[in-house]
Amino acid sequence: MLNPLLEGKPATPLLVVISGPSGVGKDSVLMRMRELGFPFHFVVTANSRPKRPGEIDGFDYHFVTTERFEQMIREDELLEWADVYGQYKGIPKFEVRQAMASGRDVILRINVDGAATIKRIAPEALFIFLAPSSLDELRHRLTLRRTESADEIEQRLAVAAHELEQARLFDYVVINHESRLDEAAGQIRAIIMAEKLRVYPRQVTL
Ligand SMILES: Nc1nc2c(ncn2[C@@H]2O[C@H](COP(=O)(O)OP(=O)(O)O)[C@@H](O)[C@H]2O)c(=O)[nH]1
Ligand SMILES: Nc1ncnc2c1ncn2[C@@H]1O[C@H](COP(=O)(O)OP(=O)(O)O)[C@@H](O)[C@H]1O
Repeated sequence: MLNPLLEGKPATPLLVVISGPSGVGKDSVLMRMRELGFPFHFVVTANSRPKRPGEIDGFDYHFVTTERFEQMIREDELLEWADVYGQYKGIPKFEVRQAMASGRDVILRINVDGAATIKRIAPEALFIFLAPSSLDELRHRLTLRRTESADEIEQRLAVAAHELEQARLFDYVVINHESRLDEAAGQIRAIIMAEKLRVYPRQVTL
């Protein structure tokens, strides 16, 4: 389909998947994009872990019990789900439908396995891989975040090495350099803008 811009209509909204290793800065970059006023609809995913101080239910995640999450799996309420470091994470179907109906670009923030699943379900989505400038920097970031033990950090770094190899499945790579969050946010915005200007834009059907 030709770009609706050619007929004076608004561009088709995109389904954007932002992924990358744990601790690379996905949440931080998305928060910065919100602060800078970039228009997008963030898909709030469901999570079975307890809420951390400062997190808001329905904004950062839908915090649910393990029992409720397992019910969501049984009742086919999730587009995709994964056991991520011992906690369930998943995308409620109603969230995505609501987001697609909003007319804004829809952003999904998920782990690398989840991105591979979405690639099978919606190959026309836009896949952006957020990467650290090095594994040492990733270690530093996970350490500063203080939400995991030393053992858990080492486990995440081992997984991250494999996840970096999965970058080849993505359309774009953005490096989240130390103290250069605005640059990463700006690059993601630039990618989204360029994609919306394609003569033949991506069209996702879910
Ligand atoms: N597959 C999948 N991954 C998700 C979903 N929601 C969040 N994630 C990812 O799960 C990973 C969890 O890593 P962690 O650092 O523990 O995230 P946190 O729980 O947000 O602190 C992150 O990479 C998230 O992007 C989801 O619905 N599905
Ligand atoms: N560009 C950056 N420079 C320095 N620290 C960063 C940067 N991006 C994120 N961080 C920090 O790294 C830690 C992990 O970021 P977070 O957004 O929680 O990662 P993710 O959502 O990918 O797991 C946080 O403490 C965050 O403040």
